[in-house]
Amino acid sequence: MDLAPLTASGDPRLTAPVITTADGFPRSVLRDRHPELLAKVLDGVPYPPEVRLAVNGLLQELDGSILPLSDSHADAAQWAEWSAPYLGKSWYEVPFLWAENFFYRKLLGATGWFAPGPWQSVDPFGPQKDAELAGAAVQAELEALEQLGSLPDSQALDSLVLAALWGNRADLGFKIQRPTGDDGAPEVDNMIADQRDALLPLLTDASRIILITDNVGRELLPDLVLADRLLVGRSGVTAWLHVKPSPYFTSDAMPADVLKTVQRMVDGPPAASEIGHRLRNFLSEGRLELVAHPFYVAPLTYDQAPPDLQKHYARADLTLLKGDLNYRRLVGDAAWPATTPFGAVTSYWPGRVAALRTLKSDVLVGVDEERLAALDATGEAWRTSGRHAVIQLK
Ligand SMILES: O=P(O)(O)OC[C@@]1(O)O[C@H](CO)[C@@H](O)[C@@H]1O
Repeated sequence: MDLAPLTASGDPRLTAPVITTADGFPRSVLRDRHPELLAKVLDGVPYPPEVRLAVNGLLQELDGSILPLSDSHADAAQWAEWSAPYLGKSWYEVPFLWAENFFYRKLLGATGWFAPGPWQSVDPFGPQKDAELAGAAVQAELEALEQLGSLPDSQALDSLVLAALWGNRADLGFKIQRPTGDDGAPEVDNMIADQRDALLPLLTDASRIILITDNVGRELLPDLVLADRLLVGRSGVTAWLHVKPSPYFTSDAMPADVLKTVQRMVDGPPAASEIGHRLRNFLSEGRLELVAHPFYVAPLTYDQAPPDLQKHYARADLTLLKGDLNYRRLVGDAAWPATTPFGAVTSYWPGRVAALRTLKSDVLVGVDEERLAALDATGEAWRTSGRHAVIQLK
């Protein structure tokens, strides 16, 4: 396939082939996960016949060739430009990152998310997100916060970083394929790169911190508790919580999800409630700011971030970047040899950045050769199982 190599590092000498939907894990996402996801959407929201028809049209399109957007929302012209090289091709011969993004954008168009009318701004993934937030797993995490107060500061911060990391394991899209997925205790042994020793002091010293969030529920909750920990008692610190401006990859957090989660904390057990009240105050005081930039739902990698975001990242002491998709966008959705240094492919980042990610796709850098050989020798699908994780810092 004739695809230009991707340069994620800003260094034209450092390139790797773009990952496409032609085979392997990406193909299975399109073939298995996306149809299931569409069925869940139609199951969860009682959309009217015309919306159901449009969503089923998208399902059928997945077996044929890629069609242009059929709506004329403000981003349509930009999407026409991004899509031009791929229209008319099969969904199974295009870059994975672009295909997933276009799929989600098309789904939003089909459900009436953009168009003035009764279904505008109705989150197609809302019922799944709400069920997660109301569920037993989130309740157990809220209760576990009672123990946080008894930990020494450094240990509490370490635990929260690990909770934020492993919270990434359970995104709803992932669970669609692994409904019985065991989401047990953090498995530190399964960390294949762990730069916490360097990260924790940075977190303690930083006064401008960006947290680029990923999923709601069991992931956003520890993210918010971590944000509270960084702000509480430290009046000089400001944190920015970057979220998606529209529904994305099933369970990604938007501003409304942050507010719902904070409210769930306020209404929860005493320690959670105290943190929830504090977060409300941090939001009202402007010490915790929400950012929902359109770049976060674009089919682009971080080296293509617009100047306003680049400036924002540059001014931060540290950016924490959560999850698998953000990792793919950070290092480039490309088949790097996994031993490629993390610093080399992220050298374009205008500041310090740390990735907290459980592995749910093939992309990986920064692993030493021995560890790689041992993992490959297991014969398991360790890159996509969600059972392994990295904390990497540039
Ligand atoms: O970013 P997240 O929530 O950690 O993961 C997103 C994800 O589930 O979606 C993609 C497949 O649809 C994969 O990259 C990844 O496994």
